[in-house]
Amino acid sequence: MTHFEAGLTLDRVVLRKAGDVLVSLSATVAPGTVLTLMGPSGTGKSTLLAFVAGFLGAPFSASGDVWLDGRRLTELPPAERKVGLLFQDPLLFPHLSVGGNIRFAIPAGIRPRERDAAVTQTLAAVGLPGLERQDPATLSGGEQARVALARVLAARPGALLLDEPFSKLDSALKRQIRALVFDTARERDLPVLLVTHDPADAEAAGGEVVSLAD
Ligand SMILES: Nc1ncnc2c1ncn2[C@@H]1O[C@H](COP(=O)(O)OP(=O)(O)OP(=O)(O)O)[C@@H](O)[C@H]1O
Repeated sequence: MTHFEAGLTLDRVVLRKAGDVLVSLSATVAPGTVLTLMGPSGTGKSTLLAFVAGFLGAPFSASGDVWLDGRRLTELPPAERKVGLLFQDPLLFPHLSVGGNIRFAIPAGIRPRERDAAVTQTLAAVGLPGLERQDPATLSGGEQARVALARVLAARPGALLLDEPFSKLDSALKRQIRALVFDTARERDLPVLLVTHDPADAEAAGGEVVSLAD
């Protein structure tokens, strides 16, 4: 079967751990919308994101397909899938400046001047204009979360995979960063898979919620 439609499609995806079925799911995430994955700890939410990103290894096995904007991702290596990942921790490279962190993610084949422009534009898009030379260690948690988002966007992803990216932020900050991420996804027509334990995240996401069961 082929999926020519825009967005992210999980087509009869079955994930097994040591032979036992962990996740069984078909779903479509339209561009600019969020599919929220909830459910108890250990039900395979992070494993599903790893499958979509192409990082799934032993003891897991998978069947089914992932499609993004009509491209079958299932057999592609992670770097060719064009999916952006955000985790609980911003995971910035400490030995690189803020600009260096973002520059690192820009795809190969782009000229230096365009790279500089992309870094400047991406920092502005996440509300941190002019911070190119800053050391990431001097940034607040909220600023680090923004740089992490900028780094993901600089790679020009076709979809976002979010693994509890707001869970370590205090409540005011959480609302801010969450709105920034969802607004950005909507503006750029990116389908989003969100893993969370917080019903407020699901509500803010505004899309479909799938609960993975024990
Ligand atoms: N590398 C691994 N090797 C073996 N088992 C693993 C590995 N990673 C995860 N697991 C197991 O696979 C199952 C699914 O884990 P997963 O992290 O996907 O769950 P989750 O729903 O994301 O949980 P949580 O909500 O706690 O993050 C769990 O039983 C977990 O212990």
